[in-house]
Amino acid sequence: MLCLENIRLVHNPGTPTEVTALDGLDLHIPAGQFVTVVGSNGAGKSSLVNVVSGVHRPRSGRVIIDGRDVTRLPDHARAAWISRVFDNPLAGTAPELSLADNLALAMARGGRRRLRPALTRQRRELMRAQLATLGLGLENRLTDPVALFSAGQRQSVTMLMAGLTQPKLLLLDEHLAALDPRTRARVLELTVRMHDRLGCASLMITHSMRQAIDVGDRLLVMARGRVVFDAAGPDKTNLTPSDLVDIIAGLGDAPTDRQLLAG
Ligand SMILES: Nc1ncnc2c1ncn2[C@@H]1O[C@H](COP(=O)(O)OP(=O)(O)OP(=O)(O)O)[C@@H](O)[C@H]1O
Repeated sequence: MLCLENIRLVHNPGTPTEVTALDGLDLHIPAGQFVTVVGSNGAGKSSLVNVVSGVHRPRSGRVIIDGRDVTRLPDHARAAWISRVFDNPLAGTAPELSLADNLALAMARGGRRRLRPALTRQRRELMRAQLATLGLGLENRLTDPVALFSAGQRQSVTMLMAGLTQPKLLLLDEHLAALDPRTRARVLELTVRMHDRLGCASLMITHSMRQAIDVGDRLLVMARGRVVFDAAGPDKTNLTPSDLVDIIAGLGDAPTDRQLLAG
């Protein structure tokens, strides 16, 4: 499904601040696989997501999604395949628009559906049914501006919107980081449910060692722009957070206090 071949990404090339963010990265993620990614600050995790989504174009290497070479396609041209959820719960929705309008825009994204049918009575019923699965009572607030919602409610809506385009690839960039523990657990459950329903490939960046071990099928550790540890099955589930911290520390990339506290 997702194939990265020998990706090299260099920021500010030829200047004193030149930095190699991805350094010959190879990665293959088949459809249906849920992959968690950990690593120290600056290891290249967000750079990986930015190269896959098309925000950054690599200096060399190829990005292949669903068998198609998309290396030269800009991010908007990849929207039909990819949904991305950011760490900022306020980033994924338009605050001044109503909940219904946000959902209609998400349905229109990727070009599968037009806005007008999305606002018919039937479409609103579909929206209500989808919102009811969140268990937050938002199905009764379709006309409210999203600005009135809490961070957790907005991130839950963003997750719902991410699934509406039937993406082949779900990119989750620390999407649980800003949520309180109860909301985090609920959005995580929603994430896993959505991944299973879509049958897509998912890539979740996290600073929580516990989450990285407990969630998904495969765990990657990144350091200095490469994948340096790759575990699945019992090799993954038998890991402990302290094993992971040791792996990261052994790479010379000292784990941050945040990683240690995240458990
Ligand atoms: N837009 C940019 N301009 C210059 N350097 C950048 C840019 N984005 C990232 N970098 C550098 O690239 C390297 C990898 O950064 P990246 O954000 O991918 O790391 P990360 O693993 O996501 O870190 P964190 O856990 O702190 O979010 C770092 O050295 C970072 O300073």
